[in-house]
Amino acid sequence: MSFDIDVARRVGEADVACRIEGDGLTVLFGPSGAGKTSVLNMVAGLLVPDTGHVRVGGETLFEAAQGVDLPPEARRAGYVFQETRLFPHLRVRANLLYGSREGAADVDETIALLGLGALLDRWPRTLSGGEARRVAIGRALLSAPRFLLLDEPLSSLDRARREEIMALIERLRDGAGLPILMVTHDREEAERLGTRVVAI
Ligand SMILES: Nc1ncnc2c1ncn2[C@@H]1O[C@H](COP(=O)(O)OP(=O)(O)OP(=O)(O)O)[C@@H](O)[C@H]1O
Repeated sequence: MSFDIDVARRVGEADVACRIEGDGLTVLFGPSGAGKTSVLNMVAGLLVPDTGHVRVGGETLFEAAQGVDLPPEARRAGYVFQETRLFPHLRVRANLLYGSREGAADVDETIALLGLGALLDRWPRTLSGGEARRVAIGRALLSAPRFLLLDEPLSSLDRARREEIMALIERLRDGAGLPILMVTHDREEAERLGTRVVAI
């Protein structure tokens, strides 16, 4: 499965444009305000591009010229937002299972992979930043996504947690066969994790 993305849109005062082709993990790398989150939102179906197309695994999710614009739920992105956006009124277990689908990764395996076993009965407000990220990644994986969008999944984590989540992303990149689009502005992360790096 691979991405074939070519999108452009004016966002406020900025002209945001991006082309991505290929499988594995694509890093979107660039300074604050360059439009990285806007690109993820265009791929997810949360922001409509002015021009271009979004194809994943040969399927067209958006095509300006043909008027194709699948809604976000039909695109099936596993989107891990920068601020995680866990549901505050649901415990970790219910957050993980929210939107879970037939054909997704196995629930128990995902909980083990992400080290979430001890957190299942906790409320999101009691989680550390790294724990909340892991729950958000688990929730995305359990929705049987067609592709993953990761918005700065390593920011504001301490060294040990960062290392842990980097290793997890490497496992997903090498094992799951899902195309991944990940935003960072850290060069070391980009070089270590990216199958390719797209500057924006
Ligand atoms: N709703 C909006 N109205 C006006 N301008 C906006 C809006 N949303 C974003 N922008 C502007 O569009 C540009 C791209 O924003 P975006 O959040 O995509 O950048 P980014 O590269 O993800 O930044 P960061 O690394 O700081 O998260 C920025 O200049 C931002 O100020």
